[in-house]
Amino acid sequence: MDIRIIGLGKMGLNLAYNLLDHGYKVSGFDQNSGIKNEFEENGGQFYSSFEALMEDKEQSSVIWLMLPAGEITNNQVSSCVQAMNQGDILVDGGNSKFTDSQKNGEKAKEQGVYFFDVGTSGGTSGAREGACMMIGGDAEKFEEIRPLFEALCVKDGYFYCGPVGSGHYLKMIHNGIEYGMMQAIGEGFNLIHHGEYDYDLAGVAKVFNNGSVIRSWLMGLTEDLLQEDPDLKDIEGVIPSSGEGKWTAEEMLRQELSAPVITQALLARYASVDEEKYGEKVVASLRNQFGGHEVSKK
Ligand SMILES: O=C(O)[C@H](O)[C@@H](O)[C@H](O)[C@H](O)COP(=O)(O)O
Repeated sequence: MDIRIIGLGKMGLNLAYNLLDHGYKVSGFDQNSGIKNEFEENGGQFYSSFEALMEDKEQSSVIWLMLPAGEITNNQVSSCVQAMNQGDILVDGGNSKFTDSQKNGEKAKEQGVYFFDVGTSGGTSGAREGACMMIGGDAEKFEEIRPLFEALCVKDGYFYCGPVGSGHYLKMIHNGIEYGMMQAIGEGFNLIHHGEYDYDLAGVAKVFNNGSVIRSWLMGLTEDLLQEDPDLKDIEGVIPSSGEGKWTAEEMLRQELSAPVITQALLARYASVDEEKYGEKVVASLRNQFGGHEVSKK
């Protein structure tokens, strides 16, 4: 089975190399033609336009998208399903919102194309060496592409979840959990860093990661970064977010359930990017007005 990948960024390129390692013929398109040489030296075939990629009729019927979530992916799905044949398979391996995937699945179905929404985890190293994937789509058709997931993922690292939407729904919740776990690690290390004992912080992460209840890949990564610079002096405490935490919180509200840890982790990120701190200025000023309490002036 040959694969055409659209979007050869960090994740797409590593997945492509992973497939090439497993003997698949991989071609791809990306707007950045700067990666052409590297991709081709590694065995891929690069196309500089979507049209050129689709024109090559020698290629197989599986197209794999690894694009930024939202408009870019949704538009690409529309272009793909128009250009594909009935029975072809379209995979969205990006971090799309599950409701977008449901709509994209409908668009594909109208053209007789099978759409799979695949939540991909494990970062760039996972994409290269063995990823984790959560897959939604037609159960019967999935059997045709199961070998792809056997090749791309670590042992027991893929899961057929159910109909279109269920793959990205699960990845969304996975990322909500990821937000909460990272926030807890950050808060714990903040307390240790400011506490009364002068711990070797990389040593702390190391012992936490060996035999303890909280051992994890994230703790291993924490050890790596604290080994490099325990004071993190070159890092700004600003935490962007690309949407999955927000969607998890929206889902919590929709279901009228409570997920305070995940939600608080999201709010901590929002607070970290708010440089203006207008709300805090209002509170500090009010406190000054009613109680004469000191306000720190710039
Ligand atoms: O499981 C993973 O491999 C990660 O979750 C991955 O998908 C990515 O790092 C996040 O999408 C970042 O998400 P935020 O920008 O929202 O932190």
